[in-house]
Amino acid sequence: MAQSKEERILNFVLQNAVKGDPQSVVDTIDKYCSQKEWAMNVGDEKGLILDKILEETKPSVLLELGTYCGYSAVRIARLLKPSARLLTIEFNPDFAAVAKQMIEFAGVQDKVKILEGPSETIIPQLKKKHEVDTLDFVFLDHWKDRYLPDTMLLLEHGLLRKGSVILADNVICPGAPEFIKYIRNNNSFECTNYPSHVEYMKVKDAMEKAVFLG
Ligand SMILES: O=C(NCCCOCn1ccc2cnccc21)c1cc(-c2ccc(F)cc2)cc(O)c1O
Ligand SMILES: [Mg+2]
Repeated sequence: MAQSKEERILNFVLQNAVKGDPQSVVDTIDKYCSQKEWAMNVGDEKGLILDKILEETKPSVLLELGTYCGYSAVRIARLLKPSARLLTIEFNPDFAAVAKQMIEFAGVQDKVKILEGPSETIIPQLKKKHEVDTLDFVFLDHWKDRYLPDTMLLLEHGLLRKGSVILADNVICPGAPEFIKYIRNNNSFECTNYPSHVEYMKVKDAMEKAVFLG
């Protein structure tokens, strides 16, 4: 069978990055995707914004929607304290399989758990099945038209607490207009926009941070 782009990215990492070194895995994916094949990782420019917000927030319990190849899971996990945990949801089984290997190669598997399936099914299970109380940090990077319904789902299931941080990728390109309209007009959220560019491109993009005020 011909290799998928995601398998080519993984193999480039396995052959060129340093096993157990998450920074080298992140750098190697960025090298491949900027020089050989574009892929929808959050990338190095928006990745630095993600890093800064993580360092300010110091979260212990995190949720990511949209694992893809595991780039942001590795990027996030490399900054977490030993006791912190990242749950990441991926609905494409082929992507989940690549991400699992990427996360294990980077050596962050003790901090990261991949949950396979649609977010609308998994979010309601987080408290009882995955022993979550509330989430300190949520990274939205999946279908852009799911950002708003899944934020509502998080609220409905009592998964956010005063100070929970939601960070959304791609609020300009591809865009998440309904999410932005809702979250900026909801007094229970304090929003900040971070202008940037689409990963590995000159096209304008942005990330949006929304802090839940309780
Ligand atoms: O589409 C994107 N991401 C989403 C993937 C599917 O996610 C599906 N998915 C993953 C878990 C999950 C759980 N439940 C339901 C769906 C669920 C995405 C797209 C672009 C992009 C920018 C410019 C272009 F010209 C073309 C594409 C950039 C990005 O950074 C992105 O993140
Ligand atoms: Mg994205």
